Amino acid sequence: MRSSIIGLNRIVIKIGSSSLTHESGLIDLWKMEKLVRQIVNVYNSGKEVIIVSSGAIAAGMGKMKLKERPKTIPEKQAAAAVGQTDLMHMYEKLFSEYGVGVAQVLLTKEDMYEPTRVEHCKNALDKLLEHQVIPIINENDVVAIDEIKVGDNDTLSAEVCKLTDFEMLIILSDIDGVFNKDPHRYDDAEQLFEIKALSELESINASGTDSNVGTGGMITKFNAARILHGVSKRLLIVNSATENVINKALNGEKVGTYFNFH
Ligand SMILES: Nc1ncnc2c1ncn2[C@@H]1O[C@H](COP(=O)(O)OP(=O)(O)O)[C@@H](O)[C@H]1O
Ligand SMILES: N[C@@H](CCC(=O)OP(=O)(O)O)C(=O)O
Repeated sequence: MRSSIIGLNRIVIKIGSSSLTHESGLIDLWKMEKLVRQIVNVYNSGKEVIIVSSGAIAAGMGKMKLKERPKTIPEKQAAAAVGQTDLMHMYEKLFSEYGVGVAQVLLTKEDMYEPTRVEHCKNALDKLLEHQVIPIINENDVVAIDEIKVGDNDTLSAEVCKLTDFEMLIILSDIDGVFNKDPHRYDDAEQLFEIKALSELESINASGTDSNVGTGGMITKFNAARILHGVSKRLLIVNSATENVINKALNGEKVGTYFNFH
């Protein structure tokens, strides 16, 4: 039992591309609908939620009938422009079925690090929350290139958790949590359930991803862990495919890998 999670009220939920789409990139309605239902339930229980959602490039790739994830910057920009509207359309449709309002918030790196922009970003998020609207954040992949790009949503979601006074980040991924090595490459990989110190990360073989739709693999999730360690916030990495996983996590059940830096 993870009693330190029970009672947390302000949660950032990051959803990876693979938790929303098929391998082709097209939106997986079944997966998305189940996640939205869970998030509405968390929200209805009185907690505040910010979503950081990936999936724009993947969804665009599906719609544009690309065989694999685009590699050039203009192709990624175009796919993101197509896919982001598709994603938000589905979020809007699903959340409105439960009477919950959502808003699209597209950010670049400067919004995370340049003090005046950080302030503006915080103000906008606070106002949305005050008006009972769930912000759905993504990087603005259409314009954010090179030095103004964060590059991945694991890092972005940790930065969002840091700049707001939210207490915990839950990363929904396609894997049960952190293993001592990538289970997609090693059959004998073993899961770690709790990480209490950053030094523990050094003995873990964290690699990127082989998925057609994902971006950072475990490397960027460890970046997120480092950012949250610096501000003493909690991080949980869980498999989005686990039945009712968000509810289980918030009830303190031992799902996924819990980075408890307190
Ligand atoms: N040590 C590790 N433990 C668990 N997964 C790992 C590890 N190293 C690399 N990975 C890879 O990270 C992937 C998850 O990241 P990613 O593909 O970016 O998906 P998502 O965007 O859904 O989080 C896993 O499917 C796995 O292949
Ligand atoms: N901003 C990009 C996603 C970047 C990203 O980190 O993807 P993922 O590894 O699936 O969380 C998009 O919407 O396609």
